[in-house]
Amino acid sequence: MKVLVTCPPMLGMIESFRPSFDAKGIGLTAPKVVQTLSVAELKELVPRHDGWIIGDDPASREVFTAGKAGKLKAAVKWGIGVDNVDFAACKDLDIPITNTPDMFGAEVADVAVGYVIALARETFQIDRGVRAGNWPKPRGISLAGKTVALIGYGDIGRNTAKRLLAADMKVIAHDPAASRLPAMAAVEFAQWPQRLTEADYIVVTCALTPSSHHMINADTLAMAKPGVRIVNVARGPIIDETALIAALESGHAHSAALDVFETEPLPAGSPLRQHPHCVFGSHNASNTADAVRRTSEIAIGKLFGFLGIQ
Ligand SMILES: NC(=O)C1=CN([C@@H]2O[C@H](COP(=O)(O)OP(=O)(O)OC[C@H]3O[C@@H](n4cnc5c(N)ncnc54)[C@H](O)[C@@H]3O)[C@@H](O)[C@H]2O)C=CC1
Ligand SMILES: O=C(O)C(=O)COP(=O)(O)O
Repeated sequence: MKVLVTCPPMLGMIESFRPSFDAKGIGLTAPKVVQTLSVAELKELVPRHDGWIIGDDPASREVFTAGKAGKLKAAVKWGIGVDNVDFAACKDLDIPITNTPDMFGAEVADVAVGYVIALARETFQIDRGVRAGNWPKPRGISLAGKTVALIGYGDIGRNTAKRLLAADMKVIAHDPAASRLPAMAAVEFAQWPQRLTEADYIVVTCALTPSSHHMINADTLAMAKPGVRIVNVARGPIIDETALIAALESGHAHSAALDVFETEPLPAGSPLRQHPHCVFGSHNASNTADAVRRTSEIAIGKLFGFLGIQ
C-alpha cells in the first residue's frame, strides 16, 4: 500500500509519523517542495497511491477520476473545510472519503476573539506606530455590551460565542442549521441578514457553501451599522473583498481582521494590503502543535480504517 499526504500542516511533522507507516509496511509520499499541488500534479501523483490525505489542494472530479483509474481506494480531507473537495464525485466513483470534523473549535475561536479585541483596541495600529517611533493612543471601544452577529454556529461558532459571552458581549447567531445545533441560553438566533443593523461586529465562522458565498457583500454591508468591525476566520470567499474594501474606504466599516482571503496567499496587488484599518492572518488559525498532532492522528486512523489497515 502507498499513501500520499499533501496537507501542509501535517507535512511539518511527517517524519514523526513515518515510523508508524514503516511499521505497517506502507509507502509514504509527502511532497516537500510544493505545498498546494496543481490539478496536473495531482493527476500524476494520486493514481499511484492507495490512499490520500488531502490538504487545500484542488481535489476535483478530474483528480478523483484519474485516481480511480489508478490505485486510489480512499481519501481523507485533513481538517474541517471541504469546499476544495468534490465529495459528490467520490460518491459517484465509489471512493470512501471523509474529513476530520470538530478538531479546531477552540483554537480558531481563540484567534477570532483575539481579532475582536485587536479591532476594539486597535492593538495592531499601536504596534505599527511604536515600531515607527511614535506613541499612538487610539481610543477604543469596550467589548462589554457590544453586539456580535455570528455567521455560523458550528463548532467554531459555538466556541467563539462562549468566549464572547464571557466578555459580556451580546451574540446573535445566524445559521440555517440552528434548530439542530446545541444552543446556549444567552445566544439569540436570527435569519441572515435580520438584526444585522444591531451588530457592532460581524464574525464569520461558517462553512463555505453556495449559500454562504459572498454573504457579506455590498448590499449586506450597506445594511450593517456604521462603524461595523468585521472578522473572518472561516473562508475568504464568504466575503466579497471588493465590497469590503469599498466599505473600509468610505468609513462605513471601521476595520477588518482576516485570517482567510478570496485568493491565498493574499496577492501582491490586493488593495487590502495597503489598507491601514486591517489586520491579517495567513490562514493559520488552527495551527497549534496540539491541534495539528491530534488532527493528523485522526486523519491517518480514518484512512487506515478505510484501507483495512490495522
Ligand atoms: N482559518 C482556519 O484556519 C480554519 C477555518 N475553518 C473554516 O471554518 C469553517 C467552520 O468550521 P466548524 O465550525 O468546525 O465547522 P462546522 O461544520 O461545525 O460548522 C459549520 C457551520 O456553518 C453553517 N453554515 C453553512 N452555511 C451557512 C450559511 N449560509 N450561513 C450561516 N451558517 C452556515 C453550518 O450550518 C454549520 O453549522 C470550516 O468549514 C472551515 O472552512 C476551519 C478550521 C480552520
Ligand atoms: O480545517 C480547515 O478547514 C482549515 O482551514 C485548516 O486546515 P487547512 O489549512 O485548510 O488545511
